[in-house]
Amino acid sequence: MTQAVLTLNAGSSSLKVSLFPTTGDVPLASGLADRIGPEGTLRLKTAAGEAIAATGDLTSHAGALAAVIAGFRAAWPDLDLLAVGHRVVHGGADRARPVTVDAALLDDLARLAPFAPLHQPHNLAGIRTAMAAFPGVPQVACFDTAFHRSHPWVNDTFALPRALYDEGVRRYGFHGLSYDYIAGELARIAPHLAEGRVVVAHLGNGASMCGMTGGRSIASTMGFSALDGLPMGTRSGQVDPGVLLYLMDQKGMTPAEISDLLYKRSGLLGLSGLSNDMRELEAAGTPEAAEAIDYFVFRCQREIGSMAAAMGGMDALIFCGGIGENSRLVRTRICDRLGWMGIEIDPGRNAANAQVISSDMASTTVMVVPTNEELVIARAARAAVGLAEREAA
Ligand SMILES: Nc1ncnc2c1ncn2[C@@H]1O[C@H](COP(=O)(O)OP(=O)(O)O)[C@@H](O)[C@H]1O
Ligand SMILES: CC(=O)OP(=O)(O)O
Ligand SMILES: [Mg+2]
Repeated sequence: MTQAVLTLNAGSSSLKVSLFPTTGDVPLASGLADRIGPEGTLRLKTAAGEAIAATGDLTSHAGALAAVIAGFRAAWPDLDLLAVGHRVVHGGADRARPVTVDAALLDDLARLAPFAPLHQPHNLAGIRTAMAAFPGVPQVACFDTAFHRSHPWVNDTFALPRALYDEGVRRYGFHGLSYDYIAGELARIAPHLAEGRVVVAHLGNGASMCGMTGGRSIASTMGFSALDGLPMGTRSGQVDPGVLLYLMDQKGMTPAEISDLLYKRSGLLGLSGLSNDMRELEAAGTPEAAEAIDYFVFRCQREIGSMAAAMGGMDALIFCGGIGENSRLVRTRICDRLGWMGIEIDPGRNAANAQVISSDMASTTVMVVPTNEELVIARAARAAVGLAEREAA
């Protein structure tokens, strides 16, 4: 009998899956369905790197999940799945920890879908598909918003009439599973920094920053939706709300058209006219691609200053996410103009993707810490079915 917990992390265009044993940090297998749509791909592999055969309909998140489940069942015919943990982007104003799913919760979470239209519907489809595939197996929802429930009120609100705050128009913050993981890792690898003021830059296809003091979220660049703050692969990041009024009043755009513009046609893709993918932009060499990177870098610099101001200073800057963990160019460019904040990159360490990439002379430590949202989900799924978690020492 192979006892395991399954984790699902449905991103905007991807589905990351991992099968974890009942203890430990290393999954038995993991996989990625990428570019879900007409050009979808699926790769599953064991911890040892052996490919697990899996094919199916990769045009939707639900189809990709069915293919994953069939692949794992073929590889482990004696699979005994104890729980399934799900990344759910929006948990609402009050949920600060993972919850075992029931019908009422699903209804509640579906009501939050308009707040996160690129994510929440995929997350909930994942839960429904897993419920059908594994009847009776507990499904555990882990929220991206949960980590930010510690925001002070000034960082939780907009200067709008209070009734809007009361009905849920607030700054929720996202990428919380990633920040939760980084907070835990930092406490393990650099406890003196974890106690201080840390800016974490989660730079992936979705991108945000979190200002943490003593491991708790004080501020984040994402707000009411996963649109605010930094520019992203296809999302605009912060825009003057007056632009939206102009688009509606003067250009007659409908809410659906504006939503499509802001979520799917803006960001790196909109500025470059070429791609949402940082790797492609770095390789492209066109003036528009260079300007898209310039804007990304500039906004990261601005927001680092903003996060530091919200915390009254900064002791460390941590890069994570696909861009933060891999792009030496973007890390160097962001840090280039932050000398005034005590930041200085060591080029050799940066080129080597070392854990600490700042120079010994710098007063602010800069680190690259690969994030692991899956492990945070697996730990929550284990805890929900009473499997005691022994944290890695
Ligand atoms: N070696 C690299 N150099 C530059 N960018 C990279 C590299 N590897 C991955 N990326 C970028 O990381 C982004 C995807 O990040 P990821 O965190 O995987 O996304 P998601 O938000 O979908 O989980 C893409 O823009 C990709 O180009
Ligand atoms: C909340 C969010 O932006 O998520 P992702 O990075 O997976 O798109
Ligand atoms: Mg992501």
